[in-house]
Amino acid sequence: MGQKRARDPKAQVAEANKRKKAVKSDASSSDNHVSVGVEDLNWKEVAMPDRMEDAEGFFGLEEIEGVDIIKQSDGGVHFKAKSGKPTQSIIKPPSEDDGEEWGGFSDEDSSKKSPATEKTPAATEVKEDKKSKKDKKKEQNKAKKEEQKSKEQKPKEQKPKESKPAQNKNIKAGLSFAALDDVEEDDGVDVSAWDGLNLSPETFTALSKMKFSSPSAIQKASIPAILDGHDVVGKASTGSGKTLAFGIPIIEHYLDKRGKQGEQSDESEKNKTPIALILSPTRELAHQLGKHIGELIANSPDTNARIALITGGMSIQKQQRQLATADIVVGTPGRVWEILSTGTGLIRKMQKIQFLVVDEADRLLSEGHFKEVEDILNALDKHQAGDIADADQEEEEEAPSHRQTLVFSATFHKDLQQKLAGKSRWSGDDMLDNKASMEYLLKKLNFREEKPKFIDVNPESQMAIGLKEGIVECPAMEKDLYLYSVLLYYPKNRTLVFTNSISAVRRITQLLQALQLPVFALHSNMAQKARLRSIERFSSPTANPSSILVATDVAARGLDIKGINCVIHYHVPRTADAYVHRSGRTARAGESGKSILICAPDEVVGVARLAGKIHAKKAKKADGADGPSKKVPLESLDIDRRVVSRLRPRMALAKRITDSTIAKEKVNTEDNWLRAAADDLGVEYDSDEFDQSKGRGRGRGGGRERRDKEASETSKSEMAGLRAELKQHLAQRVNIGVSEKYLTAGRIDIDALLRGEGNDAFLGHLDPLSF
Ligand SMILES: Nc1ncnc2c1ncn2[C@@H]1O[C@H](COP(=O)(O)OP(=O)(O)OP(=O)(O)O)[C@@H](O)[C@H]1O
Repeated sequence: MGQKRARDPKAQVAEANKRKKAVKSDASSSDNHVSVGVEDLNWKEVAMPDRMEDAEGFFGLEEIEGVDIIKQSDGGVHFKAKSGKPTQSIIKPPSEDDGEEWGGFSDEDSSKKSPATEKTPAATEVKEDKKSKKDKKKEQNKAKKEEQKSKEQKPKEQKPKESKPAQNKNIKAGLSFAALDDVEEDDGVDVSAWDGLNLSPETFTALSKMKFSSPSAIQKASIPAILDGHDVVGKASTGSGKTLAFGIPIIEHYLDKRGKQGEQSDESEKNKTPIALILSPTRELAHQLGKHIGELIANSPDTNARIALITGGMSIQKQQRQLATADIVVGTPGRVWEILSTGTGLIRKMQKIQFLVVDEADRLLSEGHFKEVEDILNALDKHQAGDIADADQEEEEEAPSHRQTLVFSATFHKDLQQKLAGKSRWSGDDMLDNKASMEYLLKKLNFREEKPKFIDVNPESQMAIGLKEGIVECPAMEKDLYLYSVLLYYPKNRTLVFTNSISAVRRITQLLQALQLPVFALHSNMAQKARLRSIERFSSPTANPSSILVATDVAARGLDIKGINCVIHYHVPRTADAYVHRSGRTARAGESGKSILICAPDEVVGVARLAGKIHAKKAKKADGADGPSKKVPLESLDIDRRVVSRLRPRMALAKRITDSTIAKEKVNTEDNWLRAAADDLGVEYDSDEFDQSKGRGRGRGGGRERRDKEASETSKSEMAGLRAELKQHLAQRVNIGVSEKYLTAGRIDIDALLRGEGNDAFLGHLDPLSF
């Protein structure tokens, strides 16, 4: 038993509510209860996932077994001990060794950060008996249908049946007992569309609670193939549910194994082996995978699979301990290899896994990432020799692996990783060429089957179906102005803006802040807590619906934030796969979304290459022959030049304010650094002298430095004046055509104007971008 990670608060509350109801009825009838004081209880500390340790005001959890909470009529509570095994958790102050923190988002696994999700027992390795597994599934499905039928007949009587063993229930920080009264139980949705995938009743319940009424295409195609024991290479667009395409079969395997072995004793618990190793290229993705599969487990009755997150940031010893009792290991290659190679007996354990999952495979198997993946694969494969250190047993090395290899991504082709800029020529291959992708994978991975099943549910395009792609062309020096214009065109859109550099993220964030837009920044140089805060503020359901997150490609893969309507590429991405993944942050799970490239003249070549790579198939189809592929243009968005020119004055002011602020920061940082260096050397620091010796303001590059210096010297009162002027501009709606003449000519719907309809930023009719 132990805590559930990242549980849906609503479901948690509903479950807590259920438990509370059960407690109430128990309390009235039970005579095996004994009233006890809160301090008399045998509280046990629960290991916290790092994400939660970062939550402000949430310090830790303790749990207790065999106790029910009885609510009294005066609103107070007391506790009753009984022979069952319920668990209750409370908030406790931080302890000294609570200091480990999650490292936040990064492109690379620097093996420095991490958390861990813990759940309850499983068992030791058992080989699959597919036939009996199928028979069992059929029986379970039959039972499930009968169960659903009787549920329809007597919905109310059915409620207690779904209650999970109380051992896995945690109450989230800030949730008062009074709050439990107000929350109604959530009954889930009809999941009959999953029939035929041969799933357990537990998984049906979980899917129903998660409100996943039907499988996505990749889930429908992959789950049966994986359950049948095949190696699978799965390709599906971003946001199409690939995580559960492999997550569900892993949990099914866990349930099957547990069904055969029953609950484990503490001793066998210690000796158990994980069933799956899931490798992810980034810490952020690993966390998300753990969270998503953790939700499936949390919603699945009596399912206590433990997930160990091995991504750095926690002590190696602690992770080794977590690995010892894990059912599912999710990690980044660097830290996983570090732990496996330095642990004792861990490689042997991992050699027994049933599933190796390589998520975002194109990235993981690309240069620069592959070394550690290769080390892990070699170590896992050596297992066939019985002992990885024993090189004499070569015969056994030939033995076929029992392990299934599952490989998933939205993009597989190597060409996608080529730089779009520069002279390197694209080979001309269609990036969706399955044969080339498969050959590449077969070279890198040791599949158990000669031919793994290649499941490509988006052969035409790897872009999400609901995604519209547009391009806004503008002068190189006016990108900021066009970005601002696009943002104003789409006021109530949650927007993710991608740039190619950290300094651009900083500058654009400040610029948009000056323009009073709700904007947050995300890049890998930010402190971990600030990164988390940005994500949380941007993604919170209560956040401003016009929230903007400005990010580097650190957010390109994996971020699954509900409600992102628009992705803007302020800089054209360096590679086509980055474009696919950046754009994939919107239009997820069947939703619609927009991806807009802001393109300066010097970026046109890169965009043309990009369009050619991304839409090669479509272009060929449009040609209707095998002839040379036409480039399919992205839809060109025509922004009204009047709008742009009327926004120019406020943008000019915002830029002056931002440039001054940044220049001041830069000078301060430089000054502080020099002052500290001078201190260390025991000399006096004189900034003017330093400027002269450095030749500031003269020669090559001097222009920029001079501008910086001038900007940094904008006085406080000048800044205040600029701010006041900008404030005045921002307080007025931009007039794009309301004049006396227009009004009298009846061209304006005055009533609509007075009702505040249309785009709030503009006064007058704004032609939408038809996009
Ligand atoms: N069957 C389903 N029905 C509805 N929503 C689903 C279903 N399966 C998964 N989802 C939701 O779809 C979203 C995207 O899922 P997931 O993150 O697995 O996508 P992905 O294909 O791995 O995307 P990416 O390639 O960007 O990493 C998640 O929010 C998930 O909760």
